Formats: sequence, structure tokens, C-alpha cells
Amino acid sequence: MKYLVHMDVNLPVDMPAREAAEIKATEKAYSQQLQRSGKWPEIWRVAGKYANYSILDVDSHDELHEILQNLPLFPYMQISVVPLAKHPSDIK
Ligand SMILES: O=C(O)CC1=CCC(=O)O1
Repeated sequence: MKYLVHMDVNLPVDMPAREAAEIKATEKAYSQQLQRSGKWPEIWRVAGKYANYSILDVDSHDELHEILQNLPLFPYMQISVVPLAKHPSDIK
């Protein structure tokens, strides 16, 4: 099951720089592990924003929720999810 996920990050302005750097590094390692597993096949930066659009490919809504909830930046993100169905014109 594929999902288009929009993540908009808003770190508190008073978060110490070292803490922010640690969370970002942990987030990167977590997402890259999921990318290698095939569950997070695409991640794109929204130009000019601290936001991304990602494609996640997981087995269930529950698995998607588990992955998103475990993002280190989860407390600081607005997340929206669009479930994707196959388009009838897709030739793949
Ligand atoms: O920088 C972002 O867009 C937030 C993020 C989610 C996964 C990741 O590696 O960074």
C-alpha cells in the first residue's frame, strides 16, 4: 500500500542547536534505514521550506502510523497522508 505523506517541520525557536542537530541526525538515520528496506522509496524536499513529500510503501495503515509515530521529529511535524490507488491510465 502506497501513501503520499507530507511532513512540515517546525522546531521550537528556543531549541538548543545541539539538540536540534541530534534530532535531525537521528531522523536521517531512521529514514535512511527505512529507505534501504524499501518501505520509504521516495523523499523529496519542498523547495524553500523545511518540509518534504515522501512516498511510503507499507503493508497497512497501522504500519504507516507506527513508522510516522516513531519519527524523532514527530512531535515537531504537521503530517498529512494521502492513500494512493493505482491510476487506470498507468502503463506499469
Ligand atoms: O528534513 C525533513 O524533511 C524531515 C525528515 C523526515 C525524514 C528525514 O530524513 O528528514
